[in-house]
Amino acid sequence: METTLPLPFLVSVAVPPGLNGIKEGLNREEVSCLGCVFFEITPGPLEKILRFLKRHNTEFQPFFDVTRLDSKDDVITLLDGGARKVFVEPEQLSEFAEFGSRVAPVVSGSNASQLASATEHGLLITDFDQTKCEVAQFIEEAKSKKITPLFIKPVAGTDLEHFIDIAAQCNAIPILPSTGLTSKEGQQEGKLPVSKILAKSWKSDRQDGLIPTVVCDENGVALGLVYSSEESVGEALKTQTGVYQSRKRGLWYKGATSGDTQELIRISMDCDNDALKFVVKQTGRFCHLEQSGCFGDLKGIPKLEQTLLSRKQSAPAGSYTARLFSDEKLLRAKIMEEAEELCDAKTPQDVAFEAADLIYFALTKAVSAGVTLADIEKSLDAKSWKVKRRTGDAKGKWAEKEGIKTATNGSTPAPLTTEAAKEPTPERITMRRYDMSQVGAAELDAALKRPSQKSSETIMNIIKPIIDDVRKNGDKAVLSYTHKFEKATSLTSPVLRAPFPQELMQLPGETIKAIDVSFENIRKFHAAQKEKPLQVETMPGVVCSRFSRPIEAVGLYVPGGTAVLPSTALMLGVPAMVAGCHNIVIASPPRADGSITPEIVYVAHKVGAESIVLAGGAQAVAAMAYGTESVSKVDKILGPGNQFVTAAKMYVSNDTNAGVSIDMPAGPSEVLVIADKDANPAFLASDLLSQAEHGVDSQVVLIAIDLNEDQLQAIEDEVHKQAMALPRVEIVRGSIAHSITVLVKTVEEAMKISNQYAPEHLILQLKDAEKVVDLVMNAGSVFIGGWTPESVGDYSAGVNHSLPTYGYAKQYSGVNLASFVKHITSSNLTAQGLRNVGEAVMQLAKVEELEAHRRAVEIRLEHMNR
Ligand SMILES: NC(=O)c1ccc[n+]([C@@H]2O[C@H](COP(=O)([O-])OP(=O)(O)OC[C@H]3O[C@@H](n4cnc5c(N)ncnc54)[C@H](O)[C@@H]3O)[C@@H](O)[C@H]2O)c1
Ligand SMILES: N[C@H](CO)Cc1c[nH]c[nH+]1
Ligand SMILES: [Zn+2]
Repeated sequence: METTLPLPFLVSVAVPPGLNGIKEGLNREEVSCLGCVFFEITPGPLEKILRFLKRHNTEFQPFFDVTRLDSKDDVITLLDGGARKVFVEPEQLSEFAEFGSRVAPVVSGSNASQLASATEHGLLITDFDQTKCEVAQFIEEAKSKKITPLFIKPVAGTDLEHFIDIAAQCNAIPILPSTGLTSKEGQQEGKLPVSKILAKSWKSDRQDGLIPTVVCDENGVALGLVYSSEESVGEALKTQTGVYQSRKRGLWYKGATSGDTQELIRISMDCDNDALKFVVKQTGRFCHLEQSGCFGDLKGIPKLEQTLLSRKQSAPAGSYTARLFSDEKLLRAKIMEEAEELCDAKTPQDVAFEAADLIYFALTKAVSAGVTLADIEKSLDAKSWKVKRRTGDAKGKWAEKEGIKTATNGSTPAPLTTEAAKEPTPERITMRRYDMSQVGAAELDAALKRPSQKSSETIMNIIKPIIDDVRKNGDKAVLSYTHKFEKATSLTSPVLRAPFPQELMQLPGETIKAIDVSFENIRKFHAAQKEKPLQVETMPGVVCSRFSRPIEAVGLYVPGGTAVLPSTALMLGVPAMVAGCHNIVIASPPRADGSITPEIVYVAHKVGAESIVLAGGAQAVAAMAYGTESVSKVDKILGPGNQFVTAAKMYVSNDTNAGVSIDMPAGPSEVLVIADKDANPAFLASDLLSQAEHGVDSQVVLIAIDLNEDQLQAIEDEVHKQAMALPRVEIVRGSIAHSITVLVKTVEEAMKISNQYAPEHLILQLKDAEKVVDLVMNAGSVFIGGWTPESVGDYSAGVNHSLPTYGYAKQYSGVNLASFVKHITSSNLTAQGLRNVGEAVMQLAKVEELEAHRRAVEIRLEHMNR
């Protein structure tokens, strides 16, 4: 695969991580407008570079000098990450023969004889020093050898303008240091404006020297033809907008009067340097007539995208597309239905018809998620550069459905991909085994460590500015984060107030029934937790009491990132209602179309919530902790969430200005299952997987008591088989990767490990499960016996599923009625009571030298004796 450079030169920058921080020269946006970057890699871990490539690979084409890397694998990793071309030492070239023209040699110095090292893949000459070399001879030699592409990179301090001339004479592509360039014409001395390099490179056949410029939208659809000058290109780069040269009116800032402005995405030049192309993001239309571009209106897929975007902004009443945007399940069903119809289509007409339908629904999904057609094309392009090929096997359940063999059972070679968490591989999904008769406690501890979380410092650095922003800018800040994280750009208010409109809680009868049944069970169990006021006469005439009062305003966080969890709304809302909390505020991230899941609205309605905050993450926590123009401030925030939510809760609870408390640290779900030989392998596997499917950061543990190899094998087979049939198989694969099976001999041994681990959920699938409960010291919630799957606790049994994770079950309880009340104590003494206890009080006050305390008793006793 050969690359065509978008411009007749390449910009070189520091290693990628430095790119974001370039202070001088071109910044990232400007570099990306030019389409190519040349990186010299210094040895060190590649992760940063790969992360950078992943983020920006679709913005520009990366070229790398990898001569300083020692590992062939690293070079392949870069190629797989999207490097268009890498330059290696000439003697290494044969090692990379399979990658064709994407690997070319480098020679150093300006000695023309080194041109002999050229290959058909091109050549890079570094440290090209025009003062030392015989430039004329070099030019002749280069021309005669017809090496293309020939890249030349100057030594430091070279006069760039002169260097560009030399490159042009020998048809070489100059690699120019970004620090020597500027897009801000006339503003930075000693730097060469990019517009000047371009103007030097283009060949205009017009008397006025202007260059024809084709303007295209992001999908490559031509919008019109205009002209550019060195000045207009300079302005375009400086302002990152569409600026051209009108033949009659001089500089033309597109949209300055009409409002139909353009964001500049990319500038490129055609193959013989006599036309420019501007790729822009067009607002409104390009043409002065009632059509999107000068060649007419959009057609086909770009037109469909335009229609979908406008429906997303405002749809006419009864619009089917609008219905799809607001009903995730309907859209999902339609995509599946159309995919099947396409598979079944036979004639070319039917295939075209069904493919069109599928594209319509697929693009609706994309637009609803804030993804553009250009994003999809970029993703396609990026994939085409990968060198590690996937097997292309169908996922487990699809393969099984169609009776397809995978690479493991067929003869296709094993996949090279390393993206295990994303791409389904046919590898067996299994938990590592630890046999306690062979491993020590330290090794087990290490294996049972919860999946590493980002350091609290990193998370704090992310959430602190969000919290500060919400405190300062209220609703505006909350909305801006919702637009950013949830892509709900159409949302204009962060709050939905009760009474909630009926149309926002339209649900199928069976869902209403399920919520109602669960609601009632949770209500019963939590209502039974109400405590009677307590009264004790500690001494004659000394009466101590304790009574509870509801916390007035509570904020309930219902997660919505990886899965929507209306059940969490029940688990928090019902006890809040039972406790009598006056103000119940529910917060949950909205869907991309700005709406909230109808199940959550229905629960909010049932528990009498005053409002729903349509936000997630730290912004939702901050809004409830401090209050905003429209979000009510609360006294306590409860509910599970990801690391950002948990850190934000911790932060606001430590801020005395907020005056807010929290429940506990409830993070990624986890389960520990203890099983003996009576346990059913299929039941066990289903319980393990039900928590593994929550997220890749979930962990599940099986402690197997005295099982033989066949019994263990049967459980492992079930785990793999059931996992492969799950829609969230790739999440499961991620969580199972850090999950383990521990082999022990006795129940006591198993319970010791479990109490040390302090799991959020503990499942006892044992013969005498009930008896073993006595041995449980640390756990969030216990599920007893083979007929009690953990999921009954997640939804409907009545117990609460908002539980401490990460080992915090050692010191915290899960959410319960007490989480929503304060306990207040009172003392009530008679005169005799004070006589009885007074002496002790006065003596202790004396020890503490707090005389006023002592006198408060003494004065009363004196009064009695008068
Ligand atoms: N322990 C329990 O009782 C319990 C119960 C239910 C769910 N859970 C757990 O709760 C968690 C829910 O997490 P989730 O992610 O699905 O939903 P979430 O609602 O907790 O988090 C989503 C929010 O995270 C924020 N966010 C995401 N990326 C960010 C970034 N890079 N910077 C700043 N903010 C960012 C966004 O604001 C987004 O709205 C899961 O781990 C699940 O297992 C635990
Ligand atoms: N198991 C999760 C944490 O305890 C709760 C949950 C919600 N929905 C399904 N499961
Ligand atoms: Zn669950």
